[in-house]
Amino acid sequence: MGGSGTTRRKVWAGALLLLGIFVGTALFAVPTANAIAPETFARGPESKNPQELLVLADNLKTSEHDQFVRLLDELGHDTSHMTDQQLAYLRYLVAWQVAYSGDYEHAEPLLKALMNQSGNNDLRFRATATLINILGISGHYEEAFSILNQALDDAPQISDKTARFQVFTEAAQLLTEAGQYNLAVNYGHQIIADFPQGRNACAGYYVMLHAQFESDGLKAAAQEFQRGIDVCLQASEGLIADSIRRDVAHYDIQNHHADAAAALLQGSYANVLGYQYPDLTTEYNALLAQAYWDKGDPARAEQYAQYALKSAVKGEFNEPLSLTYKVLYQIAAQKGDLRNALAYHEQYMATDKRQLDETEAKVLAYQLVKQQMDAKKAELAELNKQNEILQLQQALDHKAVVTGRLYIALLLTVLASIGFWLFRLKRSQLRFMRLARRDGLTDIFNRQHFVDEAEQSLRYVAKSSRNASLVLIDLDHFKAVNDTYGHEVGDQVLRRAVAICQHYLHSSDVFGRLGGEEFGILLPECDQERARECAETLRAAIHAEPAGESNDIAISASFGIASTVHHGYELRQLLLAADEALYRAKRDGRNRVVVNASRTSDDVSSPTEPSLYGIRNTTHCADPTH
Ligand SMILES: Nc1nc2c(ncn2[C@@H]2O[C@H](COP(=O)(O)OP(=O)(O)OP(=O)(O)O)[C@@H](O)[C@H]2O)c(=O)[nH]1
Repeated sequence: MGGSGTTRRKVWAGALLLLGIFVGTALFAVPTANAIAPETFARGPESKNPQELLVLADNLKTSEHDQFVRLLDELGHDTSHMTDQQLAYLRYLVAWQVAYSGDYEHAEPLLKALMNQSGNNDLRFRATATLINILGISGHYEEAFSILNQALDDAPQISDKTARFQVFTEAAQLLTEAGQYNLAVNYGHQIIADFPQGRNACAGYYVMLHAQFESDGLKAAAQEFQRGIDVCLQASEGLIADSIRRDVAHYDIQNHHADAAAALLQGSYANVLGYQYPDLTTEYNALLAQAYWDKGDPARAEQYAQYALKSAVKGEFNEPLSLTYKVLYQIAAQKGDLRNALAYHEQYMATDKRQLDETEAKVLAYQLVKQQMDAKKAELAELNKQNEILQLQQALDHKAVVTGRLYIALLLTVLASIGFWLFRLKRSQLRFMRLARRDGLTDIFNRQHFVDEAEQSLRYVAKSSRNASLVLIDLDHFKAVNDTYGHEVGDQVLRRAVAICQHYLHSSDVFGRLGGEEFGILLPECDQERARECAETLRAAIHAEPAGESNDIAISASFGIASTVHHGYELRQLLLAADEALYRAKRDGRNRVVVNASRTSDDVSSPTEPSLYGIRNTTHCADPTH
């Protein structure tokens, strides 16, 4: 046959099922056919583990097809001992056999059921691969490409190299059918990379070399074809090796080496018949017919052409059939048998057209599915982008919330620090204020603060014209205490005297140390008499409680009183008047209370003399028990 452009676009579709036959061997991790001794089968299947027999059958599918069919029969007789998975395995092998026999119509639902129902992923994948295969053969290209694309998408997630192998072989096969030779060659290379030797390597070589043959004649070097054949023979895959030989012979015919082609085909012919594989048998017959025609042996050419018509699967319109009709037409024409020549020519043209249509349909289906997939991928990419944007937006929002919270936390920390700092500032201010206002020894008001507080108090009582009295206190002979007992004891005496006074005073009374052993008390809302009573109480209390560590130091104090009723609300005036009274108390013998009532008359009371008012030792200050 010639290498015209039209012929070039045709594909030897018979190779399709070859892949379906081949893929997925030894998927289950159990001994392979080679590992199981021949006597295993010789002893009879009934004595074997069903799993072993299933794997044995699986591995004998192509190499020992008759044994495989017998084993399937035996296994099918009694399935009562099989697990669900083993039953599914058996169903797969049966479906495969149905497909192998060319009954694609029945094989398809069996495989689809396995794809949808099997709990075993590997088996599902195998069923998918075989289904793709027969969908391609039976002309359902769009569905085949669609399922293939899905399987190719899933393939990277499949770690099992054997399972991947299934998909890649189907991919290479279908892509060759659709004219995507480079892609097909790539998948072939991937298979060989995964499996440099053995049955899978054989399939890898086959799909790669077949794609190269279909694309460009024999682009690959002759050694590569020989290598493929050798690998297949080493793996006991004669059928695949002979399929590669078919391509080599086909190439020889195209390049006018009919003798070499016939010799090559004849060398394998007996084996090919033994495979009982209609497509390959038809291909061999058709190529032999062409080779003998080219060699000038029309009788043998006609003989093989007739064989080809017989072996061809009914209803298929493939290139070998087209080639066969062409040879028959040429033979009839040479014989002058114009009627037959015309009939064969019509058949040739019809088959050729159908073949071309099929090829076009595959190319179109591939393009269609590719476009659909591209559109779906673009849609997915768009969705993913949107999703990414959404996630970024959410991450951004989350970041903003976190940042906001951080700012708030920072702000609160700053505010808390400022608050704490202000609090400490205020506290130290208060401490300094207190230090500035208090007398260090007795902790009562110092002179300056006493003056401020007393003036304020006087202003207050002056507003309502109420009375207030100022009492000055001076400890008697305090120098003698210091001189006799020491300065420290003197300090104790001072503190003791202050404590006694505080004991009797109100919180509203202003009490301060005016200097040395002199103290002042402003009694607001207290008239002269009540002030005297209060002073008397204090005098008596101081005198009654000896001081010192052993309470053996007798103390006394002198008191001078001036009241607003006689001296007005000026503190300075009151101080002068009270001081005058105090001076008189000292002069008159100390340990006494003197009231400066100079506007009327001075009024003095002492422990020895009753006061003018006859009141003595009467407490008019606060009741210390309250
Ligand atoms: N221990 C002590 N003594 C002080 C303090 N301030 C002043 N003095 C002493 O108080 C004494 C006051 O003595 P004077 O002014 O002579 O008065 P006095 O001895 O009390 O005599 P009269 O007031 O006349 O009864 C002095 O010896 C001061 O040194 C002080 O804070 N602590």
